[in-house]
Amino acid sequence: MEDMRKPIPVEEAISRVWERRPNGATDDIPITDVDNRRLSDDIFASHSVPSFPKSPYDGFALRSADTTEAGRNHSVSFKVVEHIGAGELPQKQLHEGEATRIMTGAKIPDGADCIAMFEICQTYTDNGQSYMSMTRTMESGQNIIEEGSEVAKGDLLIPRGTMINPGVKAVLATFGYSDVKVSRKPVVGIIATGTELLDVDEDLEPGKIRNSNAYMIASQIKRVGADYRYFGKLEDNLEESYDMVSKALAEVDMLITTGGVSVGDFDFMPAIYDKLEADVLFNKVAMRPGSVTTAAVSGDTLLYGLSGNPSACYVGFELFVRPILQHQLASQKPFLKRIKAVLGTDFPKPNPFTRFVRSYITYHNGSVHALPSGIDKSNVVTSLANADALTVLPGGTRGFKNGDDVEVLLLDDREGQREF
Ligand SMILES: Nc1nc2c(c(=O)[nH]1)N[C@H]1C(S)=C(S)[C@@H](COP(=O)(O)OP(=O)(O)OC[C@H]3O[C@@H](n4cnc5c(N)ncnc54)[C@H](O)[C@@H]3O)O[C@H]1N2
Ligand code: MOO
Ligand SMILES: [Mg+2]
Repeated sequence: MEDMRKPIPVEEAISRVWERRPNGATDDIPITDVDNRRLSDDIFASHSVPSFPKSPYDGFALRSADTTEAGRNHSVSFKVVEHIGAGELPQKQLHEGEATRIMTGAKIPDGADCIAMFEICQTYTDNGQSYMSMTRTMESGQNIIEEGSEVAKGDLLIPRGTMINPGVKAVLATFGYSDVKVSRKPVVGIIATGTELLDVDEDLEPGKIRNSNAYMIASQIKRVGADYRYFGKLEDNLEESYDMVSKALAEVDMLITTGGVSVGDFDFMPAIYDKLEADVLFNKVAMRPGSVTTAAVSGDTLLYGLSGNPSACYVGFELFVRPILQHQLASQKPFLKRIKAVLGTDFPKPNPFTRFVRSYITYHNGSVHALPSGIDKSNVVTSLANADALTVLPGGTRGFKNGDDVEVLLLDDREGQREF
């Protein structure tokens, strides 16, 4: 009998790699380059916002007490003693009957406790002196943005691990982060194995296929925010593959191979793990596709043997590689976000293994529906193109029906969750 592998539950496989997760490093980079990177430190408010009381409108700063007599038939007048725009500091303190002409964003003069918008004020000049009159009463504090009303100094604004989007970037700029500490992108090596593999620019030949896995994995790595290094495609040859795997291991933070991981006569990855004396964490998982997914540690480096079958390779990455990379990238929610959905088709045949069906989700009548994105086979590549979720169909003795409640893992989501 060939060597028998014992399948372990998906959760167990995930926890075995999780226990061996490496921590990430930090880069200090200019704010212009931080899009889609993750913060490696908490961001606190280095000052209050606003740091001075300011006007939200173009108008007049005045003392509300001076408006108590104002009414529809009675206007009150103010002597305009100063004129300031945003960025200019008021020099005059306001006394009874005085107003400052003030623009949006300018600091409120001492003595003033409200802003009257231009729209309720009339202006005139008398003997070269500017005046303003109005017929409305004002309340103390009306139309004033108080110092610290948005954020107090020392407040935690954005936790470490957050991905930097345009809003986060605005906050960083507000607080003077010209350089930002972000998680360093781990470099993941990719090696595709298979004598049948052609490059993407080669013409198809009988018995051969183009290498799609290397491009797919590179793209999955990029989606997570890490970097990759492609070491090329190799023929199924033990010595050559061993040499390339050992060389690559020394140059990357993590290594992924595709193909050659099952029990075929030209599946050399198991022999390579032996030769490397790698610590094999698992080599059979009770899941479909991707049951032959293998993970090992060589030295300190995680080494994944993903299946050659494209869908199995894809799912193996999402379940076992992605959370580790997201952890290295300082994500506090490294696992795929899992939500409830309504199954949109029948899966009548039971399967002892848990299935991860490449799916797309739609929303109607307030609920999420999950439908297969193509043929549900491990060797299929086309169902991946339209997949934005994996529908989880737990292994067991029953099938599933259209309308059943299921759980789906979201592939394009950027928030994630704390546990699998
Ligand atoms: N007797 C058994 N046979 C197989 C078993 C088993 O348990 N017993 N497992 C099957 C399962 S499940 C899978 S999945 C595959 C896994 O195969 P490998 O990981 O060893 O991959 P290969 O044999 O190298 O290739 C499988 C398949 O994938 C194509 N391939 C490979 N590399 C690429 C690539 N870079 N881009 C696109 N397609 C690729 C390859 O041509 C093969 O068709 O084993 C089953 N067999
Ligand atoms: O590993 Mo295979 O993908 O279960 O089909
Ligand atoms: Mg094989």
